[in-house]
Amino acid sequence: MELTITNLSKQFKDKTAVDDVSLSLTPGIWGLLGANGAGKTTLMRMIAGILKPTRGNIFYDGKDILTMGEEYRNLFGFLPQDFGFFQDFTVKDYLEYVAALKDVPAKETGNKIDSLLHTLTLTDVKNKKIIKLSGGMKRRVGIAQAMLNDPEILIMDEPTAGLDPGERVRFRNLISEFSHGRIVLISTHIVSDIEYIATQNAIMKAGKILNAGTTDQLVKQADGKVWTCVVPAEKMTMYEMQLRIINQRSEGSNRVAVRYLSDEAKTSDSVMVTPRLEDLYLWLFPQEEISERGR
Ligand SMILES: Nc1ncnc2c1ncn2[C@@H]1O[C@H](COP(=O)(O)OP(=O)(O)OP(=O)(O)O)[C@@H](O)[C@H]1O
Repeated sequence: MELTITNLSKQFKDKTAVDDVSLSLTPGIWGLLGANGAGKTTLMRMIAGILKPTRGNIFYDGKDILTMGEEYRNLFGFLPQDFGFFQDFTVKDYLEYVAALKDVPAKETGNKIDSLLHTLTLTDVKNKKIIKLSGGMKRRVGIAQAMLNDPEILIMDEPTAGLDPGERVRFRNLISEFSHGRIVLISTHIVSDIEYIATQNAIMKAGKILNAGTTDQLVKQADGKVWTCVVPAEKMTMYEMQLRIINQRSEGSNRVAVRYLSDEAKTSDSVMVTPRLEDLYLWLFPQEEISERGR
């Protein structure tokens, strides 16, 4: 199974949101990383077949998805970023409704819904109206509806937005288990949400895919640029101004362990360390550092 994207572009008046993207998606979990406005949502909506490209094509095993109609929709699950719920439906009624739309066989619907509600810890609220749910719960109902038809291709736009740390871990486990033999594409600007589950990543900037590959392949670009050192706490203000700090942790005794990005060592005790995906991301998107550190 393969989704082949060739020379795909989307133009909104004078804005090129997606700019000549070519990418081959094979089974596994794909992380689509990029800053706000990079074009992730636009690319995903085109892959979902709900937005027509200005130029280029998307092929599912050689067939243009725009010619596949219902056949494509039936093998597809999509969690949009802005989810238009039927707020007056209960969770269970809503999922039953989606299951019917997606042609899930009636005799499988009950079990399928119960199992997703259980995995996504929504069983207790299944008879509640969606309008009464928290943001994180609504997101999980969104995840459930995207997975209801056991899609071969699952596209999720910022699925972890609004989830608490425990829910994030459960989401990662659920997706890892689900992904065997399927294409799962997850967009996020929170690198840690996909760092350990993505088999491949595509990094998007200004409408283009800058790079695609396994985490190991990608992080090589930040080789030699990530350092750690320990500095006196009273000098942290100075270091914060001088260094591109990725994170800092108090070591006690007024000392702070610092991880930073630089072409060369900036303190005499700095040790070069193996880069992680988050390091590479911050290297490529320096403007994200403040918001990432502020999380
Ligand atoms: N319908 C539209 N009309 C005009 N411009 C649009 C439209 N949709 C998106 N854009 C613009 O295209 C660019 C890419 O937007 P897109 O939502 O795809 O990015 P993104 O990477 O998903 O960002 P975010 O993480 O903030 O959702 C942005 O500059 C956005 O303002």
